[in-house]
Amino acid sequence: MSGKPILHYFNGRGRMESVRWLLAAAGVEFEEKILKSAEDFENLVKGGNLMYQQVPMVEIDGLNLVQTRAILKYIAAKYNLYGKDLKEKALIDMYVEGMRDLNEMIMHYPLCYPGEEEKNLNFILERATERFFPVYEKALKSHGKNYLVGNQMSWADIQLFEAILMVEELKSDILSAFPKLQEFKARISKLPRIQKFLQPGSQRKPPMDDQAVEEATKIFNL
Ligand SMILES: N[C@@H](CCC(=O)N[C@@H](CS[C@H](CC=O)c1ccccc1)C(=O)NCC(=O)O)C(=O)O
Repeated sequence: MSGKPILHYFNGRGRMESVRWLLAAAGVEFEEKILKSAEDFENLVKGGNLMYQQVPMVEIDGLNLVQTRAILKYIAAKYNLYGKDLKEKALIDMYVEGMRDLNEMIMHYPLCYPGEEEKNLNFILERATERFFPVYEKALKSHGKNYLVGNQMSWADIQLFEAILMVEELKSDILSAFPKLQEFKARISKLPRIQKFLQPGSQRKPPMDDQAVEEATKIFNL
């Protein structure tokens, strides 16, 4: 028993990528059990350790955690990335839930119906620039610290950094109207644990390509 958390998911970002980011930011090494086929997934379901017969599932501290938000909250709390009091926790939740709304759109974009790509892309970029990024730009400006909440890194910062990189993959100059977010990205990029996760060969997954979509479709019978 290595004692490291074990992540059960397919070989793609999907819902598990935010968990990978949070563990990496916490400096926690983790193992991955990659589902490669529908049979792998069926066997995992038959093993009885998936409360809702779904993944992501993370084995940690003797628990089989499922439901992505529950997994993220557990990790954030365990590694002191969830604020110092109830108010900071609530602010972190509000920021994170907004980012997860954006994340959900981006996550499902590769799975969209043929012919809907441009419409979905434009919607993601419009929401990112008109609804979500302005919130975090204003927060960084008014809070006047290096981080979104309090004066130390939290789950909210990691989720924002992940969201920025994913939206930039869709439109590289997306931060042109957000100077504070540009500074934030540059600052977080320099943290050793983040730099390590950004290195090629890390457990960070690439954007979902056609092969990954085909694999997820087969594994989860989409
Ligand atoms: N509330 C839960 C939901 C968890 C969940 O939907 N898990 C799915 C695989 S991930 C998904 C597959 C397509 O939708 C995907 C894969 C790629 C990109 C985005 C999503 C699953 O297990 N599907 C089998 C089944 O539902 O029988 C949570 O937040 O954790």
